[in-house]
Amino acid sequence: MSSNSGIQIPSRLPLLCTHDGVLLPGSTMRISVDTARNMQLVKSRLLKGTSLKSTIIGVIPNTRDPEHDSDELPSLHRWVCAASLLYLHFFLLSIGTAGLAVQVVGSNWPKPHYTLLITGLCRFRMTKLLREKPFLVAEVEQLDKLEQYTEGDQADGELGELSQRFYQAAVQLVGMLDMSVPVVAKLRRLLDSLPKETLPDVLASMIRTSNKEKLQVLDAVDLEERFKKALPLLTRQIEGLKLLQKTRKLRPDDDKRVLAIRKGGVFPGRQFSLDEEGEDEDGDDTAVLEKKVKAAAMPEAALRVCLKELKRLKKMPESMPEYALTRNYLEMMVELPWSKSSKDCLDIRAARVLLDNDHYAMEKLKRRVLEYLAVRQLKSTLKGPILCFVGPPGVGKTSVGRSIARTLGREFHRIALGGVCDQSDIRGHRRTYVGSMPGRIINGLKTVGVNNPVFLLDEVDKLGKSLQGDPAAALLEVLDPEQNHSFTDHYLNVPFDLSQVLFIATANTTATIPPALLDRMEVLQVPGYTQEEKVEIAHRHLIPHQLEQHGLTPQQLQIPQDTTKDIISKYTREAGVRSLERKIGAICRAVAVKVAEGHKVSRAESPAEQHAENKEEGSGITAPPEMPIVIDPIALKDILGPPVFEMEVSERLTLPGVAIGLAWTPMGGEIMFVEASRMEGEGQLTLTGQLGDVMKESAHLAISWLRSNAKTYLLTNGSADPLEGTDIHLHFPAGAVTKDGPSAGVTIVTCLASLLSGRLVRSDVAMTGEITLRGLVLPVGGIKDKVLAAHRASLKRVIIPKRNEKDLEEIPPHVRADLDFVFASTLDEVLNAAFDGGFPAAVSHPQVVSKL
Ligand SMILES: Nc1ncnc2c1ncn2[C@@H]1O[C@H](COP(=O)(O)OP(=O)(O)OP(=O)(O)O)[C@@H](O)[C@H]1O
Repeated sequence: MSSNSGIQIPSRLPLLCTHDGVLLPGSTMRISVDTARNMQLVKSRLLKGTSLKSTIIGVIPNTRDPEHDSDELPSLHRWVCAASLLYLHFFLLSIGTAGLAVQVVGSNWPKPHYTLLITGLCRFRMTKLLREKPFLVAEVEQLDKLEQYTEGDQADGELGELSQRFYQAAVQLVGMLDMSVPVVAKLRRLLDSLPKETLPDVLASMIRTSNKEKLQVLDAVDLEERFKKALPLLTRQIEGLKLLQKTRKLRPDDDKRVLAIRKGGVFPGRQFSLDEEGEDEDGDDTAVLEKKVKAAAMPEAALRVCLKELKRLKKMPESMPEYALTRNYLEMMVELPWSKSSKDCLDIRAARVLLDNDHYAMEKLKRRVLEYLAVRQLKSTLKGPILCFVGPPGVGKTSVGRSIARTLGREFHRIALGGVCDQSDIRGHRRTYVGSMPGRIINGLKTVGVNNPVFLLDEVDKLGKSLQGDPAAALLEVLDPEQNHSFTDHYLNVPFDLSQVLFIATANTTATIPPALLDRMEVLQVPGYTQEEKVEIAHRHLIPHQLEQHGLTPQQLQIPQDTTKDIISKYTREAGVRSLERKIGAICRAVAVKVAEGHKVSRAESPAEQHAENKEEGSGITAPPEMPIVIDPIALKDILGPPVFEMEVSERLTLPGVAIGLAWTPMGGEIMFVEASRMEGEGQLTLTGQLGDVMKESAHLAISWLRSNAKTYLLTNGSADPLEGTDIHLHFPAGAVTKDGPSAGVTIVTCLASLLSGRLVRSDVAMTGEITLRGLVLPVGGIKDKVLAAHRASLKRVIIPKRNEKDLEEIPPHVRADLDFVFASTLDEVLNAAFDGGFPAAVSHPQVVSKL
């Protein structure tokens, strides 16, 4: 290249042996360095050296896989291929390219290595190997005396003719490309400005050539020979392009692909990056970027930062790693919806209809959502509370969030927070990190393209914590209406106004949400559904949805209400409807097979049809294909298998020492059997079933209360203390699930009272309540879910603390009507309600009155 013409390479060069390809003078190449010797060279020459001279190294192509094609290699390089430590002297007389290391990038992944960006300067021949360790150093003889090329234009004879032919071929090649592509225009200009003698090297490195061909060009020290070697390669490329253009004529739609091939195939990489003219394309690009920055309508502060970055970008060489970082940053900035918002189309009446259509039941939740929307309609700049829907899985929290977005006519984006344990996930990484990117909030805004979407922060209770910070703390700023107008993502490093975003959070329990975060949200409990509600949801939403998903119609499949009830009670045990939906999906799949096979009604689907079918069978007629498949209990068993859950309550209450408690879990309410047994011993209490401390204390309280009241209830067993000479074992199935909380107190007392008295607890009664040492019953939480669980289990009587009476309002009337509620304020009342015929005390029990 003309600019290199004055370069005189040092007479001693460190050598880099590479397998990556062949570096030709005038081209730029990335070389990966991972062998010990080469790494040492990089460390002690390139990274420590300070002068320009220290960045010049000799690159010896060690070429391709010797196993495959060493035979075909030119003889000189076959020697080199075989080179190992023992045969280093074979390097002698080998030809390499002196190169200027323009960039060194180090990485430890997947193993320690450097990547060098090297520009070839000129050929050299090794004359003497001076040193082998720690890296190779050799005495070299510079071969391309670059100055000689300046007379190239006047060269005559065969060389002159060859160079002219080569130049013309090169011009022809470029002429076949699209001049509107900046890199092509640049190449065209280069052809005229470069000395003709450099063209074989420059073009051979650009066009599609194998390493072997490049080696042949490299080995051609004689200029005439070099032209002769490179010309056929150029001609081949021209022919290839001609073929490509023919194909393009045949298939005009493939224009884009051809262009892409030209860009990436004919001129692989950006090998002109070191030329002064390299600015052109960047100039265009940065101009486009600048226009976009100005059109992005960003706030003053952001605009200032962008313009500053743009200025830096213009000055940066494209090969700098920071170039890509800055560019990505600017592209991110222009894509953000700084002032682009969608128009709210809120009509409360329509919203009510839409919410009702999308979701059955959930009255309380829908009422609160409508209130919220109504206030928004009246005051659009509302800095409203953040709603947080809390409830068991599958009760429709996420889908209500989606409906809210729809009623508002806003974009919806769900951010799953489960398992997120790095605060950079929320706030982004600082741009100094490799691979830095914005957090999920900013990314979400980029995805939706407007600044007022509905963001659903799913599973906020499952945020984790780690050494990388606490993501919950990062969410505090996002969710605080007073602060989030200037939310600063670490990547952007300028504030973004989140005040228009409507945040809705969902969680299964509030227990694991950090208090500061919980405090910023308005919690709306979404309790589980009753069996009747589930049946309605199934028929209004789940079945039609599943039919559609499976390509079936109601004319092909019918699921009667009784079947749905059976699915709910015998195949699912859940507060929500997700597993119910799955079971309906399984039925649809089974029916889809039948329908696809060209359904013949093989079994009667209802008694009436059975009758009809019997008749048909008799007369040899199959059912008409348009007859729906109705899922009756037998079909249900065929498809879903035998029932998974049987009613086990009555079976398990056939012995004294068993009582049913009601527990609340993030999955909804559940019934829980408490079992006790006694054996000879020394009055010890054993507790099993993974109990927490509070629950263990409840058990001790219960024992103490029973011991102190043993005489009153005739539990003494002859001696004063019922536990004398007796050990008691108390177990809470299922043993693998951790349990805690005080609400099992009354159940433990009842269970032990049954054990000590030898009387059976009523099999249709369940209870919940905290106890005190004096025998009072204190209120507990989760009453609605617990009562629904008792109802699901077909229990008849529920004993709850008196002060929880008000919570019954939340329970649907038909459930209330099915159950007999006993409101207890003392343990005496609990025992009387739990045993058939009461649990009479021998002496009248002193009246304890709760003052709590
Ligand atoms: N009341 C309802 N009416 C109609 N469909 C419902 C209702 N409740 C739940 N669904 C349906 O149940 C499915 C599960 O709901 P969704 O994913 O919203 O549950 P979720 O409460 O967010 O659960 P998780 O806590 O596991 O995320 C959805 O297909 C939803 O449409």
